[in-house]
Amino acid sequence: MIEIKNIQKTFGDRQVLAGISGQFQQGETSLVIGGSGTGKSVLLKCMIGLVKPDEGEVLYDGRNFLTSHEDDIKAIRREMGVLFQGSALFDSKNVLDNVRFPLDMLTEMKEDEKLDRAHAALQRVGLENAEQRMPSEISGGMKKRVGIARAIVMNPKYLFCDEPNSGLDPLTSIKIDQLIKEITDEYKITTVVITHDMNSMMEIGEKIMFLYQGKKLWEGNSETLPHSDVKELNEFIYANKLLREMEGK
Ligand SMILES: Nc1ncnc2c1ncn2[C@@H]1O[C@H](COP(=O)(O)OP(=O)(O)OP(=O)(O)O)[C@@H](O)[C@H]1O
Repeated sequence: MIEIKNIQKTFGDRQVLAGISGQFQQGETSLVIGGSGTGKSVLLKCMIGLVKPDEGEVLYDGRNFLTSHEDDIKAIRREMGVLFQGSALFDSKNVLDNVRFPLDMLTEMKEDEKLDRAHAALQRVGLENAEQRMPSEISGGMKKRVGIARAIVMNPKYLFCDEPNSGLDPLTSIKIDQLIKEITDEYKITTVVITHDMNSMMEIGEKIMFLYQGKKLWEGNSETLPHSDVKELNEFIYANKLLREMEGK
């Protein structure tokens, strides 16, 4: 489980996170939703150590990520997998080398073991036949799969996905969502997904946290989402639905 307590962050005179608390359970896909600029990415960055919050705590199965000894923080970092927006693949490396990159950087594993792990991760995401291809030769959906394979190659306990559906068509988005959910169930990962995709909320929202202007205004799941009495959330859902209808999705 990941627990966040009273996370606050201000840039200049703009408070972006105004004290966010919540829990993300093991084996569950938790979504953080909200409009543009509400602080979702900054919250994720605070959780993975890319941004230091001004106040608050981030606990990984009880271990304090912000105040622990440097070695303990490193150990927690090794237990995280991250799927960045836009997949963040190395254009000059083929699919296999992209996936094995964390093993090369962070472990002393033997070559055989690295290859076994990378092959297994690629097989899990259905890309065993694309190992030698370059990122420029594969589709957006395949790139996301490579990003997921790279995120799981270290067998993470915690998985973070920032807008995994950005740039994908609706059908591919659903497949990527399903893959993230299956992997979360299968390996009992604590998964946090940032999204503003309505399909994702309805399909994989086992737990949903709604942010608005740096505050958590609502928490629930895909079943309770349509019945909220929070005005800002209802407006967000309505705008989302309207937009999808206009786009013909
Ligand atoms: N390093 C930074 N320095 C200054 N301001 C920042 C920094 N990072 C983020 N912000 C600001 O914090 C606010 C929240 O940004 P954030 O990226 O978390 O939004 P978001 O909810 O993820 O939006 P989106 O859905 O558009 O990605 C924005 O106004 C952004 O400009």
